[in-house]
Amino acid sequence: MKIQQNYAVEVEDLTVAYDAKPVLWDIDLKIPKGKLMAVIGPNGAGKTTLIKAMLGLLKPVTGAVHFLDGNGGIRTLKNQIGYVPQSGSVDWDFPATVQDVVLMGCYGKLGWIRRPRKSDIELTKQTLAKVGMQDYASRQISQLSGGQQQRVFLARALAQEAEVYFMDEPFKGVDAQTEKAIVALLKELKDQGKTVVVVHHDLQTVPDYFDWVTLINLRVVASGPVEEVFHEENLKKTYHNCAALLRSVV
Ligand SMILES: Nc1ncnc2c1ncn2[C@@H]1O[C@H](COP(=O)(O)OP(=O)(O)OP(=O)(O)O)[C@@H](O)[C@H]1O
Repeated sequence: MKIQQNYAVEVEDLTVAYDAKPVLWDIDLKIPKGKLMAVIGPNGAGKTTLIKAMLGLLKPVTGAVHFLDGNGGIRTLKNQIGYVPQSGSVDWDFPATVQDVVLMGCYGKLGWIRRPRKSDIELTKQTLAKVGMQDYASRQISQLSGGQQQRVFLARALAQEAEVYFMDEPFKGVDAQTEKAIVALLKELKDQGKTVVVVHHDLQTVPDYFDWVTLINLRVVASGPVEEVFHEENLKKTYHNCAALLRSVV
């Protein structure tokens, strides 16, 4: 298949299963470069599974994922792909400071055996300041609150200076001020031409935060510019069993 130009991610005919039971069917998606895209859908719709499959963390039954105009898959382009996993899915018990965790974001560029340079330490400081965590650099990550851990993971992804970011519910468990700060960061990434794919639950904020949206419920219901595809009919198709949730937005 010919890869179209100017796509950050292209997903082609992707089917993903757990224990032989498919949970995502025939996913075809094209995410243009420079978009801030929300992935929305009800609980169990397959949002996290989609992100993990795009990142190569889950092996699909069928299909393929191409990055950056077909210039490679996740293995060859991994330094250009950043990932902020769901905060609850990370084991924070390993002994590392906040600075160590953010420096890991630089290791893709550095290689594991190289010592961090002054510029990496500086970048670490800058990204920690961006997420308001500069005063916690020497704190053990296990001694942070859930929202603070989330911000550190975001800083780590920023330090990677990737082209495409995947974030799984970055607003989960953070206060209103932190949410505002994260939204500002996402917009800054977009202004730099980066592409950001965000699993998101709050339907009301979709038009404010994002310019592109994919609605899924085991299959793709719609994907495109927010002003074109984020409407009542598509929301009803996506959330057909969630009347209460729908009433809050349509
Ligand atoms: N490791 C696993 N083994 C078996 N089934 C799984 C596994 N992980 C997820 N599933 C199932 O796959 C489906 C999709 O799960 P997924 O976590 O991708 O949904 P989601 O849209 O991210 O949900 P939520 O909004 O609740 O986070 C669900 O039915 C879930 O129970």
